[in-house]
Amino acid sequence: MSTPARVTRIGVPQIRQRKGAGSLVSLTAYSAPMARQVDPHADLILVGDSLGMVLYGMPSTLAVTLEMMIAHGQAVMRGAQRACVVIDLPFASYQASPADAFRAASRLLIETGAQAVKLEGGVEMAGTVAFLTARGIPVMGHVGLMPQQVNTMGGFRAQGMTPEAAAQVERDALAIEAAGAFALVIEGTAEPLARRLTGLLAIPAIGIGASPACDGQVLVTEDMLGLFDDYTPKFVRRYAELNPLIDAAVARFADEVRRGLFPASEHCFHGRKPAHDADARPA
Ligand SMILES: Nc1nc(=O)c2c([nH]1)NC[C@@H]1CN(c3ccc(C(=O)N[C@@H](CCC(=O)O)C(=O)O)cc3)CN21
Ligand SMILES: CC(C)C(=O)C(=O)O
Ligand SMILES: [Mg+2]
Repeated sequence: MSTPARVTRIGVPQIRQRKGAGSLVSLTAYSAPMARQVDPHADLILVGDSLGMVLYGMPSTLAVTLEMMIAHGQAVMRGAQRACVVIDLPFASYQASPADAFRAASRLLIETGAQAVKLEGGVEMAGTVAFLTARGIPVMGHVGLMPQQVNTMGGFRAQGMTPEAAAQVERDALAIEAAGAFALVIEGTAEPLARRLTGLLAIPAIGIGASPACDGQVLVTEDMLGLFDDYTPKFVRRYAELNPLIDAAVARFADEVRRGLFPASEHCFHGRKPAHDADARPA
């Protein structure tokens, strides 16, 4: 008996080694079916805490829980077989102490089988990144626009727009790299800053609202498919407009049900053609 062919998954070291070797392709997924569709095309699938806003209609990512990230991480792992899967540590699961971060991050890896975690933060989180990486947990950093800082930043604002602010983002990026992160998401920053950071860093810089010069790009899949309309950040390109298609399909279903056109005969279970004594039970 032969074992079924198994696709080998892209590992963290392979992502790390992709620096300067062609653009990394990354997209988010929160479910098994979306992971299945993204997987053949992506190097890296991110189970982002943006799921709080995209799937749950929350106003920010702050109320996303570790349990939610584990449940969606498990679903994504069932759908993805090739891409490297990274899961966001949610707000309040890692900021208070390195020990908290280890407990939360280890649960994500153990309970989902994903390869790495991502956490937001700069200089202040470097000690935690070093603590995790020294203990077997690969960490992807996230600097610039950090959505979990929405209350301290006063909204989802582009970062590094003044020389002083740019210097802060630069210190953050270099501190997270020095702490052992294998890659770094740079979100919502001035373009020249992201370009310069990409050149400074020895690890891949994955941009979202950052720069085409980054080593890779990531978007929220629902944003690029036109499935999320609450807002569209400037950095999103819509590669499809699926919401109008869904609306039209739902409207047609509603109309056909109301007019008695659905279900049709072929959607009903008819059983075998009854014989003259079809209802007779065997003796
Ligand atoms: N669907 C979705 N896509 C995302 O990219 C995303 C999330 N959700 N949730 C978590 C964070 C929040 N993000 C956001 C949300 C809004 C803007 C936004 O509207 N920005 C405006 C103003 C920028 C400014 O004031 O400087 C823009 O024009 O892009 C940006 C990033 C990025 N992340
Ligand atoms: C936008 C990406 C980088 C993210 O952190 C998320 O989807 O939560
Ligand atoms: Mg996130």
